[in-house]
Amino acid sequence: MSNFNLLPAVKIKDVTKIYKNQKEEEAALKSVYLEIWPGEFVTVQGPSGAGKTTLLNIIAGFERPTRGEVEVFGINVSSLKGKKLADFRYSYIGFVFQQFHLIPSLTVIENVIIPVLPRRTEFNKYEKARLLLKEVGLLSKENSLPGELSGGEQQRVAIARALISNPRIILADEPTGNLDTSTGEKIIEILKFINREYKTTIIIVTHNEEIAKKSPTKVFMKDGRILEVLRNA
Ligand SMILES: Nc1ncnc2c1ncn2[C@@H]1O[C@H](COP(=O)(O)OP(=O)(O)OP(=O)(O)O)[C@@H](O)[C@H]1O
Repeated sequence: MSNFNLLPAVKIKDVTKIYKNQKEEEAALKSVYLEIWPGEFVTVQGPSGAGKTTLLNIIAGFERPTRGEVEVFGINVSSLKGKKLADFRYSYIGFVFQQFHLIPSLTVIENVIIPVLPRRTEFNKYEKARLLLKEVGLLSKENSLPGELSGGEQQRVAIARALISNPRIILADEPTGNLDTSTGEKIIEILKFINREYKTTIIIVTHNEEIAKKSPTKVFMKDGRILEVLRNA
């Protein structure tokens, strides 16, 4: 039997991240410990410069910790390089950015299949993309270009793109930061639906108090440290 579900989705052990800016050294994370369990829905809050983005980047393997270890479902992310790192990210991580980052010259459906294009998949890429576009309510726009969509619609395309490889974790860095309140709420509803439906672990960095208030797990950061983790009983 697999012990997949017994492993934390994310285990951060004594992680310090130091950036060297010319002569100065800046510790973006200072001896951070954190465990997130499979299927958790987590928000990360804290003032600007608290280290929230750095935390997500380290989980995704975009950045390496200066000290300490990051495990994702038991995989030591900081030890991976090159193809192994790319394969890890493909299988485990979907990333949603504040600025959507869609390719303007490609249609909606083409943007969604980009991550799986160079890969052999057991599913039909276009069928899967259509299913995901249906789930985010955008099937009717599959042949539109991103520039023809509203901000909220573009973020929904970005969510479908993040989901196409069936990742175990979605990391979202201020996914509603560029959207008005009600559009932002819809994006969060979609992420909650994905969390319920597929048991995908979701970690969202947000400045939005309303979103964080309703989150079952809340992580509070300040000055590169985790101040508190609150889990609803
Ligand atoms: N690539 C980098 N090079 C140098 N310093 C960096 C880099 N990325 C982040 N930092 C520094 O690390 C600290 C933490 O940054 P980070 O972006 O993680 O904070 P944040 O909590 O996400 O802030 P915000 O809410 O403003 O996005 C900041 O002081 C920042 O200046």
